Amino acid sequence: MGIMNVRETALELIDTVEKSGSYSNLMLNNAIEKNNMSGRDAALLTEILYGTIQRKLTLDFYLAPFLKKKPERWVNNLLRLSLYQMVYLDKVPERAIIHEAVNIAKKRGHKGIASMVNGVLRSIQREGVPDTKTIQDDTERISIETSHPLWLVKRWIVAYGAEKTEAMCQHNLTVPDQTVRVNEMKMTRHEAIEKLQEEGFDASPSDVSSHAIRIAKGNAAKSSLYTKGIISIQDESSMLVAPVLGASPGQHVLDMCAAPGGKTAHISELMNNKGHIDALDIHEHKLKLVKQNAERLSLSNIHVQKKDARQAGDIFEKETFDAILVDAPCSGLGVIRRKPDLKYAKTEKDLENLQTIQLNILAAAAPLVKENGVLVYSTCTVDKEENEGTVTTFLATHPEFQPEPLEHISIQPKSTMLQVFPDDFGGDGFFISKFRKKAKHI
Ligand SMILES: C[S@@+](CC[C@H](N)C(=O)[O-])C[C@H]1O[C@@H](n2cnc3c(N)ncnc32)[C@H](O)[C@@H]1O
Repeated sequence: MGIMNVRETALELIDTVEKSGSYSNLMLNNAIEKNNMSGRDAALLTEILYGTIQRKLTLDFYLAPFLKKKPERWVNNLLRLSLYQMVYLDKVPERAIIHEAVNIAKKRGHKGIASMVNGVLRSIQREGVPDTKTIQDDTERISIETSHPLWLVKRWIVAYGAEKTEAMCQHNLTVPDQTVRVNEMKMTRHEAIEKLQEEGFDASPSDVSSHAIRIAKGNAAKSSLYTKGIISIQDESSMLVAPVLGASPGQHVLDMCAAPGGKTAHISELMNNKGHIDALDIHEHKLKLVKQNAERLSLSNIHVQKKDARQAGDIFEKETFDAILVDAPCSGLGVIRRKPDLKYAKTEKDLENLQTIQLNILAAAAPLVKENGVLVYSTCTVDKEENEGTVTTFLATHPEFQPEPLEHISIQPKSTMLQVFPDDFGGDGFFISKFRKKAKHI
């Protein structure tokens, strides 16, 4: 595929993301497969697609003084992706970027559009982009410089302060390292690192989880260890959850929102594949992934069932489980680096709706926990109200539970709630809280 086609594909994808709200990561994988792209083309497409979406608000700020009126959507996106390359990529000369943008504009539109695109990009080339430091208001400046919606920056500043918010927003523009989890039933972490290094991966141990390996170069999904079910691709923050649950071999565990099964498999590995794990998810097609994962890792104690977790009481007796995990559907604001379109798609109203769903799932889980059993609530989001608010409301309405310190992890939170920020150690933003059901005679 020629370089021109990569940019046309990027434009098509960016346009569809904006029009339909589809997730860019899913569409990107499809486009790479459908067009049978080489590694180089796929890397450039990924860079342009993610980069342009990631920096959308900054690019719009840069473009604004050069536009007399807002162009139609695809033209606006063509300008954004061309400017992204001009400002952030140094691989391609600016005149080549402009030349290609003009050709795409001619092909998709007409001569008039091509001449407008040419005029705007050449003016920017001549005059340079405006300086974000001229923005007086700090909240607005952070929003524009880091391309996060103003409501979100405001909300994070109120919850976590301006300095933390800016650091987090800046970090959300970086590319995450890949981390993998070692199935230590099959191989030690030390041996796995050696094997990965032999296969050419830049692999090193993580300080965050004793099961984790950081991969600085290469895609470990292509390693022999992955095929043999010795490693799984999982973010380091996600790897903190299963140890907190503290399930031991032989216990009966329920994973209420299990797909695609990363944490279910981790729990099973920590239980030495003994005992019984029931894994629920509301989506049948996603449960296939849980099954595939379990098979690849040779884990036979995972039993999947399609079920809305809010109705789990229909299929399980009260006080059945030693431990229950609610890895809840959430706003996902901790994974903006991986899903850049998410920050523009979410609204404050969404956060409220998600909290209601989470509280309903927790309420359904509560009666199913045995006396002295544990309930862990986790999300991959950074939002005080959604996370801490859910915990506070749950505990206020379920006095039979008490908060429990988080053990078996390297990070010691100040309270019983752990909020991991994406800039803390480079893992996803994550939240974990653990509750224990009181014994009745107390
Ligand atoms: C954060 S993801 C879980 C990730 C999973 N625990 C892992 O580690 O791979 C949340 C999951 O909840 C599922 N879900 C959403 N609403 C649900 C509900 N009412 N009952 C059960 N599952 C639900 C979604 O389909 C999604 O797979």
